[in-house]
Amino acid sequence: MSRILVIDDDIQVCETMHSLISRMQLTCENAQTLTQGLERLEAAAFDVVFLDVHLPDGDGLDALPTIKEAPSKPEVIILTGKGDPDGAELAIKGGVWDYLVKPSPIKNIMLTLNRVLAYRKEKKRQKPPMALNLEHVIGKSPVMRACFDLVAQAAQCDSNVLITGETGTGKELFARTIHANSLRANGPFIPVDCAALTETILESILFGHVKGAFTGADRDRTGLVKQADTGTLFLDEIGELPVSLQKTFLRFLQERTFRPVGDHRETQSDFRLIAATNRDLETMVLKDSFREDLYFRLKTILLPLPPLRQRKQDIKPLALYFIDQICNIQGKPTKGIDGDVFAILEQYHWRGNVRELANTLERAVVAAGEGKTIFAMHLPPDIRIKVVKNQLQGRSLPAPPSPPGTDPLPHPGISDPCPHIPALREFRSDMEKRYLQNLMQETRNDLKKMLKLSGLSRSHFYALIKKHGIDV
Ligand SMILES: Nc1ncnc2c1ncn2[C@@H]1O[C@H](COP(=O)(O)OP(=O)(O)OP(=O)(O)O)[C@@H](O)[C@H]1O
Repeated sequence: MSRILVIDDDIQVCETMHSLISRMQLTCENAQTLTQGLERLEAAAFDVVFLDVHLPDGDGLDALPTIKEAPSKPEVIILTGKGDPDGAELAIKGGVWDYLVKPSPIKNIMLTLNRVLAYRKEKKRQKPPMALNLEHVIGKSPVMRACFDLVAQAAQCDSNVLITGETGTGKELFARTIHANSLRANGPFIPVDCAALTETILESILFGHVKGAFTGADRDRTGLVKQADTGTLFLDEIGELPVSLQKTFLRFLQERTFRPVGDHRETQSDFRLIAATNRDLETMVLKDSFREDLYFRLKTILLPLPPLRQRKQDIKPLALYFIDQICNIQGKPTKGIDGDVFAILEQYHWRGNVRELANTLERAVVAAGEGKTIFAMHLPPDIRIKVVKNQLQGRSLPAPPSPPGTDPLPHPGISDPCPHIPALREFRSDMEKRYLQNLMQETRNDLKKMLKLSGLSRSHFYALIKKHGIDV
């Protein structure tokens, strides 16, 4: 029998839900706080969680990744008294099944619950997700794991994929990973830099030309589109494509046929399309600088890669991976990293994302010379200065109330000369992590003391440790 958990501090809501769910012949349990809810999820398996947002001991949306990662991997339905569009957007991006606002008609709740249970049943029957080959792709944060799920989906079909994300977030790496895990893995992977294409060279680069087509065409040349036959065509920086060229793209993407310059015959190419951009194509469509029909054609599967500053859990594994790789390439034994280095890396803003992190660590390895350990001193001074400045700026900001037994907390994640204010959610999450780190340091990892000082239950404590990727 399916089991449902309702996490809501309103006893009346809990009772109504309990009676409704029991009448549907399902098992229902209630929890009035987040802590209780997380404990229940650790102790037993649930199929669905109805989650309130404003709970006495925290924000339900903040706990969403932990709840979804609970052993039974439940589906989550938000049931909130104060619906707000931003919260709904965040929740849906976080993978919730539905976002309901109280009071919600009983009929709606039953319908949603029946649908989600049917979906879960079907999901259980489906074959397990394919085992991805993620060689050279590092990431263990919940957001990255969600990206890997999309990679698996994309690898199992032949649909067009649009990868978005800031520079250096790994768009090309993910495009290559999709290709390497797809049925076309034995075919070629052909990247096209759309930013370098102009009207004069577009056709000849993409479609090729025949001998004598224009001055200097002294032999036939196969274009990139034909080279991608049986493999993947990767259109990088698609947002840079001039509007005047977008129509040509749309045509050959729709028909997969084209005519080499100077040739009167149409040719075909059987390729899978992956495109990438760091531009906001939706806004460009609104401003008429990107064709809507092309945008829709590209984004059959949309894979948005989050910036590094939003997945700090990945910084440590990435740093260890890069240090290992760099030392290997330089023929040196691998170096250790001092704990202080991670603290700095986690507070930096990483505008250049993973690429900037890798470059920074390469500089640090060089600076460390023959030493066995990389210390904070070996990081580039500009990075250390920015982090220290931001900590000082953070102190002059109205300080959030310090949890007992912790130092005044720095303002995290800022590295601009002009102060950057992170999203409240990001700020809170940083505070929570710093709090746990201080707690562990102060109590020398004495679990009893930590639980007593923090007032956390054992399971909530472990859930938070897991959420922030802290090693105990
Ligand atoms: N998750 C990851 N694990 C390991 N390496 C990564 C990861 N993400 C990115 N990298 C590395 O970071 C560098 C930049 O990645 P990539 O070129 O794919 O980024 P991009 O988003 O395509 O950048 P741009 O928009 O500037 O073209 C590469 O060396 C890539 O291997």
